[in-house]
Amino acid sequence: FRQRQRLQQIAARFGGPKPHWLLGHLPEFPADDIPGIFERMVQLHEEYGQDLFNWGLLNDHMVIVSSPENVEKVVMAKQTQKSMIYEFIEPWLGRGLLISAGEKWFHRRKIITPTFHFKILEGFASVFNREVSVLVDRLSPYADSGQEFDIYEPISLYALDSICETSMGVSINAQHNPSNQYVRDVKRMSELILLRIFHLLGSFPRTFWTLMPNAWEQRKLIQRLHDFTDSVIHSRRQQLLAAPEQRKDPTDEDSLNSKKRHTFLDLLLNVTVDGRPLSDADIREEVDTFMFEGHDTTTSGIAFTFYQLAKHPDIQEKLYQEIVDVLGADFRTVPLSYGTLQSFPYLDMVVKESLRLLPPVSNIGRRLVEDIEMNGVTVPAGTDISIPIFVIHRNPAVYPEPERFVPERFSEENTQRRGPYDYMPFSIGSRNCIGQRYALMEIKITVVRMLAHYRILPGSAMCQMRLKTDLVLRPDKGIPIKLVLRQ
Ligand code: HEM
Repeated sequence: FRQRQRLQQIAARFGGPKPHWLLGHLPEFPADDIPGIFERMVQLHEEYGQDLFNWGLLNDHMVIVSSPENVEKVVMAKQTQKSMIYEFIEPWLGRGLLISAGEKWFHRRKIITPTFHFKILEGFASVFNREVSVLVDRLSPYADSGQEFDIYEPISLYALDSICETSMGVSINAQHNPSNQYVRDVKRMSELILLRIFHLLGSFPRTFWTLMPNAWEQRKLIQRLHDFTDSVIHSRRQQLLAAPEQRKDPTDEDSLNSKKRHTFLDLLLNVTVDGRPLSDADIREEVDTFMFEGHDTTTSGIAFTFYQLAKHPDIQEKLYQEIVDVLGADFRTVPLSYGTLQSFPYLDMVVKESLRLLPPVSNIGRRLVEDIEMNGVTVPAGTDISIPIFVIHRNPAVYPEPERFVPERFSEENTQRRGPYDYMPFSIGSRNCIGQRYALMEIKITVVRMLAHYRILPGSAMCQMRLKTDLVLRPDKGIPIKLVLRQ
């Protein structure tokens, strides 16, 4: 009762509907409609303002902030921890970079940051060029037949092939072999995590892991996923032992200047911390984190950009013209590089606007490590905070007519008018996305290559697309489009 009173004093400074005494705001959300839960959450901000207090069962609660002053306080806090929802992916990813905190996170981030040196990314461009050609070929029957199809699925196989190759140096051929066990397991894990988030017992780990069939299935999948990563790590370790000349730090000057492509795994295998190499378990949690963070996010980023281009044929044509103008006569085949992509200002604006309206990571969560003052009241350490990036990006005071797709919002002049916390698809501060440049390169190469070959048209149900989100924002029932071969 006393805790309830204290919480009520905090809640009074935030927006939100009147809670049920026992169930809090749970009755606000439709129980059997996952996209409906996301839609209601967004609507609550329209009705009750930027910062909300969300009650769960009894005293369970969460503070949701989207006002720039409070977002800044949370993302710039000196010490940070992730909120409860991240625990749902921990059995798979371990305490890798996404979830870890404190000293461990700091050391790992320092080791891993050089892997995203632009010269290393340049080496990855050849993987994207090759894999996107496979994608373009695989989609040609749809252009020939004019048949409508869901673009999300083929993009996700393409993104999986790309991340496996760039992070582990392994080709799993998901595009040619979608029934590959690893591919099926990664996809099923994402589904099971989503189901757990919306299950009433999901937040009670002991009950969940003992009683729920979802948990029994997860255990099996996680074992297989770990076995796969372990076997890749083991065989690459053996290769490096057998060929010591390859055991060079991929981020030193010589390696960066050599033509050889380095994977993220090579870096982790060669690094030492206090003179000791990382263990296989340490490496596995980082590789698995990259597999998770590096394919679902980019899949949504690419697929949502196609969705916008299908809806806006004039913008699509303008972008096509830029592609032809910049790349010249060989625009369909010339290899794209990190460097080339810097010459596409309109593409840059289109991608940024797409990440504004449909940010692949639509929410991030933190657990406060220290008390923070917000809206004139102290929010105590231990409170879970959610930052709805999706809502921040639709603030009408910053983005007039926020629902409209207007790439020019990201001209240099317009960008300068906005504050740092008005646009954050990759988050901000020390825990921002380490893969940001990788992601943008992959999205841009895919868009350029696809548009060079095809005109993208909306499928019949495309405009009714609804969204759902676990840790990644996705279309509830795919993105139906049609393709027309460009002559
Ligand atoms: C469009 C694609 C992507 C988007 C929108 C995105 C967005 C984000 C966001 C918002 C965060 C902060 C998460 C949080 O605070 O909990 C994050 C973190 C992270 N992202 Fe990405 N991401 C993308 C692609 C990638 C890729 C391709 C990789 C790896 C190759 C990657 C690796 C990571 C990692 C490891 C973290 C944790 C960083 C840390 O805490 O130090 N992301 N990402």
